[in-house]
Amino acid sequence: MEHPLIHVEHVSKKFKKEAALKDITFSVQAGEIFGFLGPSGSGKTTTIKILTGQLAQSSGQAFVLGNPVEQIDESIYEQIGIVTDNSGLYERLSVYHNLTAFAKLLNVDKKRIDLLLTRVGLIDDKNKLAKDLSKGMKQRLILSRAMLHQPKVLFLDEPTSGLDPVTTEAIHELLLELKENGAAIFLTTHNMEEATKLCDSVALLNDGLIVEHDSPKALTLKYNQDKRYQVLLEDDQELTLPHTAASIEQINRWLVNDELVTIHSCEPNLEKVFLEATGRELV
Ligand SMILES: Nc1ncnc2c1ncn2[C@@H]1O[C@H](COP(=O)(O)OP(=O)(O)OP(=O)(O)O)[C@@H](O)[C@H]1O
Repeated sequence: MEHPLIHVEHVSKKFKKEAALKDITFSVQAGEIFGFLGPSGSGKTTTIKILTGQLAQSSGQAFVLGNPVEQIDESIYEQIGIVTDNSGLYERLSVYHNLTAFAKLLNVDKKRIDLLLTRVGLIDDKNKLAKDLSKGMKQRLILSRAMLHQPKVLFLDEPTSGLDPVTTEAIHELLLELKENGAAIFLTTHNMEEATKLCDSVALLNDGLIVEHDSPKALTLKYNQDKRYQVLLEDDQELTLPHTAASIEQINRWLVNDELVTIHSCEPNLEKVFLEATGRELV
């Protein structure tokens, strides 16, 4: 296996006496979207801060692009992108000039600016000042800025929270493109649908501990103990059947008689997996 672009080994973080992260370990490879899922206060932002050199861990080791996080300096920002609450914008500059400032710093062709602004739906607002943007527009500008230089590693703290479905979809497409180009994407989200759709693997974080770590599909199958099937019949009846020999026979009869319109297995979603694994709700 190639060297991971993000590697975290037994990292813990204490704030005074309170443990915010307890011995967490994971890796993110090139071309992987990794979802970090957990309720408020579980340690997601703390992890991003450690990985981006804004906060020191109390113990353990972490590496980004092969560099120990303790050694992160400005030069790494040419290769990584960060989207967090505190990703500041130049409030008095326009949308466009916020991006040209970064394009210059990061040696990016200015043509990419218009392309990105179009993709995130900000092209008609390119001359607006950052201070006059709505929250969602600011978020889109911060995202464009983080993706401007097609970073090898991208950290996103709740990237689509508060965005409308159309913009969210556009952002998802951009993230999938970056992934296709080999970026490692670390994403925190409360949104389980987003995680299921985008992430190759997810870690469920509860009180600073990773309680599960696998692909969304593997996790939903693992927690699918009470197997059931949902069927829709020709006469509009909708039924949920347990996984028993009698049900299978019944389903077979419907099939033979051409009475079955749809059939689905009922795996739990990630929200239910989280509840099962931790005994608490995700949000
Ligand atoms: N600078 C700090 N000083 C003291 N405690 C802190 C500090 N930063 C975070 N914490 C604590 O660490 C824990 C984890 O916080 P963190 O911000 O990482 O959570 P989170 O999962 O990102 O939550 P949210 O989804 O609400 O952003 C919380 O108990 C928080 O109070």
